[in-house]
Amino acid sequence: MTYDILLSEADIAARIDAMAREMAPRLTEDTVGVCLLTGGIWFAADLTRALARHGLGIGFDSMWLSSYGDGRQSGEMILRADLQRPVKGKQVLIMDDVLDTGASLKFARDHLLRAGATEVLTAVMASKPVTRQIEADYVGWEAPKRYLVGYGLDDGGRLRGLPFIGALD
Ligand SMILES: O=P(O)(O)OC[C@H]1O[C@H](OP(=O)(O)OP(=O)(O)O)[C@H](O)[C@@H]1O
Ligand SMILES: Nc1nc2[nH]cnc2c(=O)[nH]1
Repeated sequence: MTYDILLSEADIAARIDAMAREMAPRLTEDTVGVCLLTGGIWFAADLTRALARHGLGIGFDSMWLSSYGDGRQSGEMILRADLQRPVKGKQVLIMDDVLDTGASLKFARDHLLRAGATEVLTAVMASKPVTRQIEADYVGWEAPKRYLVGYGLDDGGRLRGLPFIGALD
């Protein structure tokens, strides 16, 4: 398998620290971070630890969403697992690896607002240059329009554990 390395491990760490510093004043200890599984795990783990280094211990929950399956095109959105705890009356921070068509982020945001969240903020590690209905409040990296792998991003379930972000095409 060959891929180009686009964003190194050190660059990812620096960008996440900058995001945490920027968003920390807007969050409180009552904020619930919501990781979009599966790809968001790596980013959510690093972002919540960066926030903790900036003095903020936010809550943590997850939603398991899937729309790409093993392909490279967005398809039917499946909510495989919902939140563990209610978010009614809470400020929520969605954390995901990539913003592409925006279908996943929009689905998650609408779902959380319906569940009674008072405010839904959104943070993604990578954002691709695509016209869409939703943008993220916090973006770690403006990515090219290529098929990304690593740091949570998979190719048919593989390559998520690469510590950097690469591109296959
Ligand atoms: O902006 P979009 O076009 O919706 O693409 C972004 C979503 O695509 C991936 O999820 P996927 O459905 O592949 O599930 P995964 O998290 O298991 O990889 C990724 O983790 C994002 O959640
Ligand atoms: N692995 C991977 N999943 C995605 N989901 C939406 N865009 C991408 C991408 O570029 N790579």
